[in-house]
Amino acid sequence: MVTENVIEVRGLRTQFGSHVVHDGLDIDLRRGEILGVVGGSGTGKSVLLRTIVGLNSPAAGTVRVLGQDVSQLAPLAREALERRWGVMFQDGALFSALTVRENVEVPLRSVPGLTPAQRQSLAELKVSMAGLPWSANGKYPSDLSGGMKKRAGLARALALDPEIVFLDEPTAGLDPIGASAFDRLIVGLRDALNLSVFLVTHDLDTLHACCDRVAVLARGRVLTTGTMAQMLDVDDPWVHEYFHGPRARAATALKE
Ligand SMILES: Nc1ncnc2c1ncn2[C@@H]1O[C@H](COP(=O)(O)OP(=O)(O)OP(=O)(O)O)[C@@H](O)[C@H]1O
Repeated sequence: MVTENVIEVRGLRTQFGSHVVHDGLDIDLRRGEILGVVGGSGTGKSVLLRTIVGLNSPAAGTVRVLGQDVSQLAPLAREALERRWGVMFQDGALFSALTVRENVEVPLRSVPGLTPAQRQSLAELKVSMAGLPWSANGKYPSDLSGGMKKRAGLARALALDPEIVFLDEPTAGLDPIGASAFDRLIVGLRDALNLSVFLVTHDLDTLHACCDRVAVLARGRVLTTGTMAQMLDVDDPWVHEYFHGPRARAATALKE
């Protein structure tokens, strides 16, 4: 069976002034998979996510999403491509002056021909798909718990029925029960909607619960990619410590 890559990054170089974050980085996301992107703090996981969705310009290399080179697209083609992915930023990045439903309606405003009532119904559907109660629709971000904010951010990422969803540390700051509910939600949505998921995380439980493959960032590139089982055999001190350390053992025990 041929595996289709929905994201292909080749030879990526990213830098801020003289600070080189990525140098010769390659990474693929396959259609339908959940790829966990891990690495020490500051290794450039969030910058990679932002670069793939076009919020950072790479110094060199190519980023192809759904077969198209992101940097070569004319504005209209670019907007059309952007409608095929959704991004959930770490803090939810919600507009504080808008209710949850209005936040989810924002991307829907770009869809021609939708009446306000249709937009509202679609937004309410996404809010419920993200596991929020009906009452959350009318709440403002300041009235939400951290977990609810993340679900609202996820609802907005799902607004346009994307093929790819980017999640930046979706379980950071959640209590363990909330985090594992979020893990189940991610897998359930992937299965139901055939999403491809690019998931930046530090959470070993999430890697076990959700990810088909893991990509480890270190020293400016992807050091290794594989299943969780394959990670256990990687002969690199950081990777070994990460996947064999006490937290990893606890996560493995929990999974078993
Ligand atoms: N806009 C920017 N201008 C300058 N430097 C930046 C900018 N954005 C990120 N960086 C730097 O790029 C490096 C990678 O940052 P990034 O946020 O991607 O790390 P990360 O791997 O996601 O870390 P963490 O796990 O702690 O969230 C850091 O050294 C950061 O300071």
